Amino acid sequence: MATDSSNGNGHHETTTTKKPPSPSPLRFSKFFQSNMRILVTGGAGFIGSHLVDRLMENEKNEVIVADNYFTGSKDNLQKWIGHPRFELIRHDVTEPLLIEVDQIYHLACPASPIFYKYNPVKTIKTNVIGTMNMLGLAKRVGARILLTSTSEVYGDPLVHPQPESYWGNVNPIGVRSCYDEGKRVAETLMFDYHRQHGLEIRIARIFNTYGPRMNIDDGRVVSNFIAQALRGEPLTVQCPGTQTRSFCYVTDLVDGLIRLMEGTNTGPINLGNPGEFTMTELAETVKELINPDVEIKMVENTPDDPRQRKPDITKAKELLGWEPKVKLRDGLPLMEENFRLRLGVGKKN
Ligand SMILES: NC(=O)c1ccc[n+]([C@@H]2O[C@H](COP(=O)([O-])OP(=O)(O)OC[C@H]3O[C@@H](n4cnc5c(N)ncnc54)[C@H](O)[C@@H]3O)[C@@H](O)[C@H]2O)c1
Ligand SMILES: O=C(O)[C@H]1O[C@H](OP(=O)(O)OP(=O)(O)OC[C@H]2O[C@@H](n3ccc(=O)[nH]c3=O)[C@H](O)[C@@H]2O)[C@H](O)[C@@H](O)[C@@H]1O
Repeated sequence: MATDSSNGNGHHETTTTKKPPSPSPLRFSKFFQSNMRILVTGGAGFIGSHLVDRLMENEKNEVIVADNYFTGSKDNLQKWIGHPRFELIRHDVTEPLLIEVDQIYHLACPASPIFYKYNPVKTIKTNVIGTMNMLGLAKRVGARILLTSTSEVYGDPLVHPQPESYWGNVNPIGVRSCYDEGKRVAETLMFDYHRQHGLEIRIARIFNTYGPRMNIDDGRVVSNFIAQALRGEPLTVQCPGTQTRSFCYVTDLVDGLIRLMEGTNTGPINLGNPGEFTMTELAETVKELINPDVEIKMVENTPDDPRQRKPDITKAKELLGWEPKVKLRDGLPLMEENFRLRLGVGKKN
């Protein structure tokens, strides 16, 4: 039987009293203390590889990454390849995966607008069929599953800052819809499997995250500006430049994901840094910190770009005891260092 949620949306039935599917008998073994087997889909990507680093720190964890390398790379996982507690599988989540695991962090999905718009039909398949496949796997083996959803489910938000109770303002037929609506359906699937089959689910709504290992030509704003500043190219601010985003450093985000997985709350829970900046402010900060000689150039924007975005993280604070620690001005130099190494650009004396 479904019950009312306790997250403020009293009229929605979001939780269930159904028993979750049974986990592997190894979990109840008295004598054999098995490792926790954790699947990370999309683990060769930016956030996924940082998550793998954290999970591998715990000697009780065995980590399996499934990735099709569309936007991710083996380089991001180089230090774990060959490790006895680590396994890397080339796998596309739109195909079923038959393995035995206890937890699933489901991240697989291109995240930068230039990549998710490159093949929108594949992006929807990844979000819908990929999530169904991972839910089917979770159901068969009794695993807990966490979905990395996005602040993009709020679309171009009419409520500011955005709490989880806001239903969003999304264009269902626009060029971003393959991602926004794809993630909304993925959230729906998560809750339907939860209510219908008693699955243990967790949903994180992630707000713009940045840090080392982002693809240099990823196309997202922080990586673009840092790469441009280091190459001495103009910083391309897309018009009007007054649109805002709130940027979370990747280690903070990973900490939030693990707290959510290990806690008792299904979510959805916003994970992001509430510090809000216009894109012009971000360009000015990057220019000041990295290369005061570059110019800032206004360029054309793309359709349906959200005009403002800032997470309300009250739930994350209360339910997970989580809040981000790294300020933008402290995180940018850490990312700069990593980009300098990869681009082979030294610091000026
Ligand atoms: N970085 C952010 O700001 C942000 C914000 C909100 C949500 N998210 C979500 O977090 C997750 C990770 O994002 P990221 O920034 O690390 O992006 P990323 O592009 O670096 O990583 C995505 C990974 O998924 C893999 N992948 C894509 N399609 C796949 C498929 N069909 N099968 C198997 N693997 C596939 C890619 O190869 C890549 O390794 C995504 O689900 C994204 O939607 C990210
Ligand atoms: O955090 C999120 O929820 C989502 O954020 C991103 O979407 P977006 O915020 O549009 O990310 P960017 O492409 O980095 O763009 C941010 C802003 O910077 C601007 N921008 C981008 C690139 C650039 O060179 N210059 C520039 O001004 C864009 O117009 C936009 O207003 C991606 O869709 C997803 O990674 C993620 O799910």
